[in-house]
Amino acid sequence: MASQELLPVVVLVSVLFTVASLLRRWRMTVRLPFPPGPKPRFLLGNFFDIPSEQPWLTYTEWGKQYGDVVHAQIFGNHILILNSVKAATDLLEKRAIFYSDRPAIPMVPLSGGDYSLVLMPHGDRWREHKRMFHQYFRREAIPTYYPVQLRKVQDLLRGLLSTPEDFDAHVKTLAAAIIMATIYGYDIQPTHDRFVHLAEESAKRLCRAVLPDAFAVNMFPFLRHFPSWFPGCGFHRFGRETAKLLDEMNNAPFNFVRQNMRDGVGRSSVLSELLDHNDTQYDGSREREEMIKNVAGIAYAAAAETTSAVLVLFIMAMAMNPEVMKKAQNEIDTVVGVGILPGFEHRSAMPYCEAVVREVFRWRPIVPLALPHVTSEDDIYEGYFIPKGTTVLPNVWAMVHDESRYPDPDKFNPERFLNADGQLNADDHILAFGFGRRICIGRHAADATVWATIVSILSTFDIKKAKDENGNIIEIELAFSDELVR
Ligand code: HEM
Repeated sequence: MASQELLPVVVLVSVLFTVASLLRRWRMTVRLPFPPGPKPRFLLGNFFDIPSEQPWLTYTEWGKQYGDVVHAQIFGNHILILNSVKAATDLLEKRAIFYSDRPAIPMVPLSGGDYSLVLMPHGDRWREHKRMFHQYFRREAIPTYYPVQLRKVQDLLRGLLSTPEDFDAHVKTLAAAIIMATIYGYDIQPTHDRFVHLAEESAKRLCRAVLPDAFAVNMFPFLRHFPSWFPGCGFHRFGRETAKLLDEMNNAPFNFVRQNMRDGVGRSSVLSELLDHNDTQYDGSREREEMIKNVAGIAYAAAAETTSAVLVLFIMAMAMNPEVMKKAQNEIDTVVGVGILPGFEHRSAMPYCEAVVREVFRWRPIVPLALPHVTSEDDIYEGYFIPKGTTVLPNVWAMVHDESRYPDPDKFNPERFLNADGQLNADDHILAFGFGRRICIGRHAADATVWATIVSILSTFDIKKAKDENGNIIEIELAFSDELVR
């Protein structure tokens, strides 16, 4: 009886609720405009307004014209560009619950890359992979890797001493060596290492596969249903070859660690611990083993290129700014002592060096648009409508070039991170690591590697611009590649 009396109330509430949500949706879609942005053309949208090279510069100009949040469209797909830290914080962090998806890029599954945590949709599978990753790469876990990091940095110093002109190859080897030793307990060969070769090749191919304009299928997903012999469908072959390589990249070092564990040899590593844990607690289930293999595999792809690119920038910054280098070296000599290599115990006593590290990350962000996020719900921001499925690009370049925050932004100036008393200021958010739930999971490991390398090089070397055969100084031109990591 009571439930019959309640029935009209329940019906009324349901009707009101439905009407309210329909109204909300109507208000959003019909009444509210998209954020401002360049005028889209019929069907094509802003396809021809977005350059394939250095699009972040165009986005930064748009920011000056239209504001912090810019809307564009390509073939009916919505793109939102966030040009300020405030907008990125408001949306990617405070509303992370529906700003944390990744774009569905057709070439990713075709290339076997859908296992990758970096590209995975936001959901339970991503959460489980992230939890596993986080266990070994959270801030508190990083000191475990200090000995490996310092050992590999010493190898780098020896390499720089013998062939300083090959500095870029040496820092590449360093980044690969640290991540391989951490994840697999494996010491790479200085050149032609089989695991590094596999990892580099597959990472390079995967980075190419995700570029929107690298393959027609990324723009026109229906093409994936066409056979590989159809004109313009060569992407199928590229995908198959990449998938094979990725599989090999994941399996080869995994089997190496597995075999070492069976033989009772080899060093402890993230992978050996995960497998140990897996065998005792999860009965070594196939699914979980696959996940472990993938988490280990993706770490290399995410870590090596990024870390080495930051270190190359540091070397260039020092060659271009000898007065900064001198100041940092003086601080190291005072705190650590001459002829002694710095250790992590010295870190907090060297604010100027810390400011150099922050400035290296700020000066030239190596992933200027971080990675795209995608909205999983309709949203309204500052009176503008942002539809579900919008690709959101945090324009880190614009944020670190914001004159109100970083005056004279092209200048390499660590002092911008210091107070008048020479101590660090509160600006410790390294924007180059991205935002919200999808923020770089390896950032604490990367930060430790970058710090240790920077202070170790500064304590042992002077960095200068090279000279040509006539003794004239060769000026440095900072060129950006059109790959994912600049
Ligand atoms: C200087 C070095 C590095 C830089 C600049 C960097 C930068 C980034 C950026 C911009 C993102 C995307 C963030 C976003 O979507 O908002 C990211 C994601 C990621 N990074 Fe890094 N990274 C670095 C090193 C590393 C290292 C050393 C590891 C692993 C040990 C790593 C693992 C990852 C992973 C797994 C993700 C995906 C997170 C997700 O999608 O949930 N990164 N990184």
